[in-house]
Amino acid sequence: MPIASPETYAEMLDRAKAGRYAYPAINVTSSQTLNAALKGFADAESDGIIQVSTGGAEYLSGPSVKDMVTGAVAFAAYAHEVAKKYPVNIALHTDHCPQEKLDKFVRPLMQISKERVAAGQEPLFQSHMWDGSAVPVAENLQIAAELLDRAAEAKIVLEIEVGVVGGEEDGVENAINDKLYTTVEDGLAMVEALGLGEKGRYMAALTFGNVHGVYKPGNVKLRPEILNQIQEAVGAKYGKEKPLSLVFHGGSGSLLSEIREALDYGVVKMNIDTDTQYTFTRPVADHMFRNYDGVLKVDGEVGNKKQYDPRVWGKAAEAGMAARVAEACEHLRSTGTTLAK
Ligand SMILES: O=C(CO)COP(=O)(O)O
Ligand SMILES: O=C[C@H](O)COP(=O)(O)O
Ligand SMILES: [Zn+2]
Ligand SMILES: [Zn+2]
Repeated sequence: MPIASPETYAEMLDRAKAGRYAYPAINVTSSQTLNAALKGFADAESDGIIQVSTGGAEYLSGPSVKDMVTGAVAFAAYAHEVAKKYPVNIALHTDHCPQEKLDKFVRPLMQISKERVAAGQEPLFQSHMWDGSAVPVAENLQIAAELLDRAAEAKIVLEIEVGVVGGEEDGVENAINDKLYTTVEDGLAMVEALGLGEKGRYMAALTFGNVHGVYKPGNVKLRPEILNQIQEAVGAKYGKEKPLSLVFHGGSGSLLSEIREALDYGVVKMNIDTDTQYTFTRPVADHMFRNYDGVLKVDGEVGNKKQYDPRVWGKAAEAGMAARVAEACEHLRSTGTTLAK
């Protein structure tokens, strides 16, 4: 299928909310990880979201170029082409963008989509994230309101973050503490500033103890009931049931029970990076350890081209990651739900 149109993406998100399921949003950093994610979604007969972080976009542009917009545009061009060969809908998204990177990442990318839409084409990306969690809430929401206008013009969905996601983000470590839980008050302020869809469509990463990365049991305390409290408070004030579309960050390593509870409270997108990174790399490590003599030129030998060809270990890596993506669809109940059937 072609990359999801704004209408298809809107329908994907609406159906997920109504059906209490969510889409895995898989971080990718290369054509290999993109192809693995596509295969995982297709195997699960699930539509899905594939995203790049600022660091991922920079990496995609090449080691001496290091330009986030170049990398994101190149990734999107490649994805728009290869996605046509899979029988599911895929939306492209950009992950956490802090204030100091807005002018170097999200704003220029939105401008490209605005020009495409003005020329009768579809936007390049279907959604972008503004992560204002490092600035005071009032300023976060003021910037969000401005970006929501621009996003709506370009037929793009905006994702925002209210509250803080712990763990590593963009190389910066956020402590695991009380700030990881969005308050009802901040949820209400968000709706005051951004409305409930009439100013443009947005998704909210309200935080309930989410942490990037995988930790030993007991270190992360997720409290999905916070999402329910905010949905109820906003719902009571505006007379709507479950009015918000929510995003679950730090999906890796979460318990199935926590994931399922969050789905009941309106999560429609769950980000997964660390677990898919591991399932990509694990088979490569296995290949290298098993084929030590082939991948290295040991003791003056010539190695084995069939074992060090990047396609050989690349296929194993892609299979490992695709299986984890399909498993995420099961966890999020999106298996078999593709609108493309
Ligand atoms: O939230 C994420 C990306 O924004 C992914 O988090 P994990 O790496 O914990 O899966
Ligand atoms: O921010 C969280 C994502 O896991 C992205 O990670 P990254 O910045 O290392 O690409
Ligand atoms: Zn953040
Ligand atoms: Zn995140």
